Amino acid sequence: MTKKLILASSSPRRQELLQQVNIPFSLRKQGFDESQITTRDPVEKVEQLAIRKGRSVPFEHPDEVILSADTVVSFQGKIFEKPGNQAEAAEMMRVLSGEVHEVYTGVMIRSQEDEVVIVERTAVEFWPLTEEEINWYVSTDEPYDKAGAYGIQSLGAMFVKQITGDYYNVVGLSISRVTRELRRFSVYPEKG
Ligand SMILES: Cc1cn([C@H]2C[C@H](O)[C@@H](COP(=O)(O)OP(=O)(O)OP(=O)(O)O)O2)c(=O)[nH]c1=O
Repeated sequence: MTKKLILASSSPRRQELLQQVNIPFSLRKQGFDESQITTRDPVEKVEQLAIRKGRSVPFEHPDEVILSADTVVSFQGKIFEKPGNQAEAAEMMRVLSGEVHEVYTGVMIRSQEDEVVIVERTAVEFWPLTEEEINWYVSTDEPYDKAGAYGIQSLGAMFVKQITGDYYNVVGLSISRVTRELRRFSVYPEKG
């Protein structure tokens, strides 16, 4: 029997990626306070956050499958989440300029019978950025709801020299991997 996917994420990118591959879903808001997870290890961090976000959402029917996720940027032992203000966003861009950083997304998929947690890693290299570019970028709305203060899918594309790994993982959900896992939970793409 096909199960119903519940997306426990307010990220517009995750919603768009599921829509892109025709997987129907309903939204259910997750209510976990992210500041409670203090580990400095990026893999542990995204795993724990995906798990806590997922568990903060209750099942309402036995045929539901809940998907939750978390994305962070990691560079030289530091974790960059969403910047709190313009100065923080500019500082993140300065640190990432000309360097290779990692983007980790943790995903939890759970039904009442089973659960799985997956973590994907993508390496992203930035071109060296000028102060002018950084100041211009942080004056747009773009950095503030994104881990590492940039959106590879939007204006931030112009900073990216190359990536190694899944592009969609950087955007917030490794959609091919997730689609495969969801099949095991009896959640399938609809026909076009
Ligand atoms: C690096 C990068 C991140 N992001 C986004 C994906 C995530 O939405 C966001 C990281 O924040 P998250 O805390 O992972 O997600 P969220 O707060 O948007 O939503 P929720 O907690 O309800 O699931 O950064 C991009 O859109 N593009 C990028 O290039």
